[in-house]
Amino acid sequence: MFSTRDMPSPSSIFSAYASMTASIMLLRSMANELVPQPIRGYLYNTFGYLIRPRSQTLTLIIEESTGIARNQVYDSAEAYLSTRVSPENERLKISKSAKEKKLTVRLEKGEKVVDCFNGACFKWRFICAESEKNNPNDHSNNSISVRSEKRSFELSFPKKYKEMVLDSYLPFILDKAREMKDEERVLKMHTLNTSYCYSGVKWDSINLEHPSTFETLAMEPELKNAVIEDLDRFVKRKEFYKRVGRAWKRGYLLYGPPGTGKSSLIAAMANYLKFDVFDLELGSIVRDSDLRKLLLATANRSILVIEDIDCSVDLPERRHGDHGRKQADVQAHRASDGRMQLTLSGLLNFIDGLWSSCGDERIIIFTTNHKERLDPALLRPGRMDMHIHMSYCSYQGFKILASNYLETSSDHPLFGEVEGLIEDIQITPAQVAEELMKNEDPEATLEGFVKLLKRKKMEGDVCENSTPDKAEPTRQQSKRRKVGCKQKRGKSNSGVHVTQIRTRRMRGCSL
Ligand SMILES: Nc1ncnc2c1ncn2[C@@H]1O[C@H](COP(=O)(O)OP(=O)(O)OP(=O)(O)O)[C@@H](O)[C@H]1O
Ligand SMILES: [Mg+2]
Repeated sequence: MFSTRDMPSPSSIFSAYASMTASIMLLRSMANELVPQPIRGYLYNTFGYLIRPRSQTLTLIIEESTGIARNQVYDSAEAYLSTRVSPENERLKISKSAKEKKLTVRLEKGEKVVDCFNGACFKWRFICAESEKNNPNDHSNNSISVRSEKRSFELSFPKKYKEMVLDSYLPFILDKAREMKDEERVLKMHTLNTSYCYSGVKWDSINLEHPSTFETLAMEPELKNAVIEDLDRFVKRKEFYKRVGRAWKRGYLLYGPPGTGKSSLIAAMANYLKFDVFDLELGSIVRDSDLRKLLLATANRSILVIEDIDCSVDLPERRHGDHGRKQADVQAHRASDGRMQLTLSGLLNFIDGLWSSCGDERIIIFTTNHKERLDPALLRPGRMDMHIHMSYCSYQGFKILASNYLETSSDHPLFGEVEGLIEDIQITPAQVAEELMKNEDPEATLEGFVKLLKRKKMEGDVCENSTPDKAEPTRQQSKRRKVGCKQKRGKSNSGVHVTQIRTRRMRGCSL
């Protein structure tokens, strides 16, 4: 037990502290005299951590560039943090270029943002260090100094979140920034410009402002979902394509009568994926070297479209058997008018070979009104991954168009009549759309539309060749289907076959 008598008095504590401080100062001045500065610096740097208080905070420095290349983390953080500004911020930068759709907000020097993710909070600070240097290339006496700015972000957080930041938070920011960039992106439509007489054909681009989306497309919901799922799977499978040693590309064949939405579907796919479109009009290409150059000039994350493939290339192999298909390259073929034309097999071989291996995330789409006229080279396994049949308008399709054009829902009394008629009639979505635009009054428009359907039925414009059953997911199923309609179907096909489903099935079959 201690008694108050044993406890040191405040004056003795003070004198002990004073003598200890004096001893430390004495030791330090002796050390300063005895130990040279470089060694002292080394000792402090090596063992200093033992005497410095340990911080529980980790700060990451994210600089604008890493050498010559821009730092992707910096760019992503800059875009992401622009969505995280708060009323606490006092100074922000604002800008908009001619190409951008919205105003851009950026943090100003020294501004801070606190962002919470998965229950943890992260502090961000924007740093902009200005410096002035003499121009190293200017050797004159009165050289002008160059001002430069070194921009960076500081990201501070408790050390225990280090793994979370590196494994989840920063990847999340990279993804978010990419999404934002995609949203902002103005899609381009590249078409051929043949006016370059001496340097061959070139791509010219304009903004793609086609309003078609999957929401506005009149397609059977099952088919639409199948296409969307296929696209989603494709863009997610970078690693898969690498692992199995395949080029990261996907081919779609869209076939069906004019006005059934093939081009609209292409625009919807481009809008959905935010991919540019390259519209390759083969009829405008004379030399095979031009074709190669054009194909190699297409960008990653793009859709290469070849419309009406049955009309756009001469198909000598169909006349001369399999011989033509063996060629390994695009071959020029002289047509009756003396112009050089291209062979389909050559084009396909080039697309499968060099073109595929030179890029990533490529989609190629062929369209035709006559699938039965297509060369088997196009339909052979591995060429077109999905065959999509765009067919006449079904009741489901009509409902989508009516809701788009008339803003009416399916409880309108005339919808029942339309349902009873439309499945038996060959009417394309383009025709339906045209009818629905004729009048601003939904009532009068629907009455007119029902009259048109009745007239078509009377005139016998009935659906002779609507597809007898639904999606054609396998070869076996497509074979089975062909048994009943040999004359109308083409040769055996490959790929996943999907077709518009008409709710009440008719006799006959489609292409
Ligand atoms: N399935 C559809 N859904 C919505 N609108 C459609 C659909 N099909 C056609 N349309 C309308 O008809 C117009 C023409 O359609 P589109 O050009 O897509 O047909 P297509 O199948 O490409 O025809 P073609 O074989 O002649 O090239 C479109 O601009 C659109 O307004
Ligand atoms: Mg078209």
